[in-house]
Amino acid sequence: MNLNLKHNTTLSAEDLCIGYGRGSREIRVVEGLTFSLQSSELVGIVGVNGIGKSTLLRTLGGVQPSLSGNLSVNGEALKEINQRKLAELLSVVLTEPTASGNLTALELVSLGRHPHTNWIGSLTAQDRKVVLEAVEWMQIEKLVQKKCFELSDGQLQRVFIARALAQDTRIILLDEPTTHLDLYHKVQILKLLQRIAHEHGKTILFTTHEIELAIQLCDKLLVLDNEQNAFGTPSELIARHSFEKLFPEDTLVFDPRTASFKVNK
Ligand SMILES: Nc1ncnc2c1ncn2[C@@H]1O[C@H](COP(=O)(O)OP(=O)(O)OP(=O)(O)O)[C@@H](O)[C@H]1O
Repeated sequence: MNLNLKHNTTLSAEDLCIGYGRGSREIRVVEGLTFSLQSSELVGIVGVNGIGKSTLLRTLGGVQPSLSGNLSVNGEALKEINQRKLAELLSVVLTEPTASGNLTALELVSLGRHPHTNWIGSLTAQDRKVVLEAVEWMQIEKLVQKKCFELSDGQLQRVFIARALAQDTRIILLDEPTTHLDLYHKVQILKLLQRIAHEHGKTILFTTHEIELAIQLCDKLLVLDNEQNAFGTPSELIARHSFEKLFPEDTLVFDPRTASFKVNK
């Protein structure tokens, strides 16, 4: 079956191998990944440090090439899509933001409109409306006139997410969007991403170490472990014992009844 024929499949990977280098210097980080994402889904990628979450996100976003396998966006092979068109389909927020210190938060969010603006890059009334909506969604109204270098890591993270929302793409990829946030703001952002996915028909995929929150809030999860690399709804994955082997059980034990990890004392 060609998964891409499903009208609401936005992003799909088939027998995907991700990694670095070429030829004898090739480093295969994860192999044999097959999954497809639909619109209106919030999907988390979890797994231990160094397993390949960021590598996968960058590969799906076209930031680095895959080693083999097929990747498609809206039914079209990713490698056939030019950068400008890709920016209309998909936005990516990475962990190491590019230099943006001297811009105000509002200017940075406005850059999200870049793929949609004319050749001079001027914003229309509609562009400004979308930018202000993104600012409201991320509740950064009080920050918009501040320079990015004046913002805390957590505030800056919200500004970068707002930029991705302003880009207004069907697919949004976020690398560890909750890293610098306190527990309240982590939950707040994830609930907001869930609402945006559900109410605006977007596919939102993010990497995270917040496995318990992801189990509670995501529609689906990809559990990278370099064995099963299981993909499914949180309850399917709990039933398949996909979380049990993530960490050594002499340290952390997953309790399927509460969907949480307990320290093995
Ligand atoms: N530019 C690179 N060249 C070669 N190998 C790399 C490169 N970047 C990352 N790697 C390797 O790829 C593997 C996966 O790294 P990646 O950053 O994707 O993991 P991660 O799951 O996101 O980790 P973390 O949870 O620590 O952020 C690691 O072994 C890492 O050392």
